[in-house]
Amino acid sequence: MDMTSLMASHFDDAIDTFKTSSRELAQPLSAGVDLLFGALANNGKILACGNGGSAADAQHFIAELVGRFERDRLPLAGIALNTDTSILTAVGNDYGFDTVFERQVTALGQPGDVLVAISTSGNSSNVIRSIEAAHDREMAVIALTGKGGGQIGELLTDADIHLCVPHDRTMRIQEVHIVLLHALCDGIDALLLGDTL
Ligand SMILES: O=C(CO)[C@@H](O)[C@H](O)[C@H](O)[C@H](O)COP(=O)(O)O
Ligand SMILES: [Zn+2]
Repeated sequence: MDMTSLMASHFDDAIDTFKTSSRELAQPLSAGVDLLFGALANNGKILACGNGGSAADAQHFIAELVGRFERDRLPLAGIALNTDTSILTAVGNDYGFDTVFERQVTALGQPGDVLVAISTSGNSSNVIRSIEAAHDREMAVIALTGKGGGQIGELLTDADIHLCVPHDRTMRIQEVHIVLLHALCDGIDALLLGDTL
């Protein structure tokens, strides 16, 4: 394949992936908006975590809750668990990198809070352990995954929401994840402010 065709194929594959994701994920995404809005309306908070590109997605999402998305509104309670280098290095150094999110969920999580757990493979052990800690804290989980959901898919309960992108390449899954996170922000704003921009 020549380079121009390779570049064009990314757009084609992304379009196909967005279309299948829309068919499969619009309904659970809508349930995710209700779950997040309900938690926030009851003085709960949102915790989010992920590794690498998913760490960037988690902090991007939380910034749009605490700051704003597209319209002015009250600040919403959220914490990204992958942003504090002192916590990440201390907990990683003292207890192991697998525990860096779990320990923060245990420290900060309260019943009624929601964990947004992001892993394209569904197999990152620190994200898996954050979900187990959330369940121990009586928190529901919204898991953003791909590749069939991996071990995270098997861990989720009926109280949780699984947004599993139907693709096997990390980059494509991440591209849909950011749409999912923006859609969640837009849904929350629609419930808070009405659905017109
Ligand atoms: O952004 C990318 C690849 O697009 C990478 O940084 C990627 O996020 C990292 O390899 C992560 O460690 C992958 O973890 P996960 O999505 O499988 O949980
Ligand atoms: Zn990436």
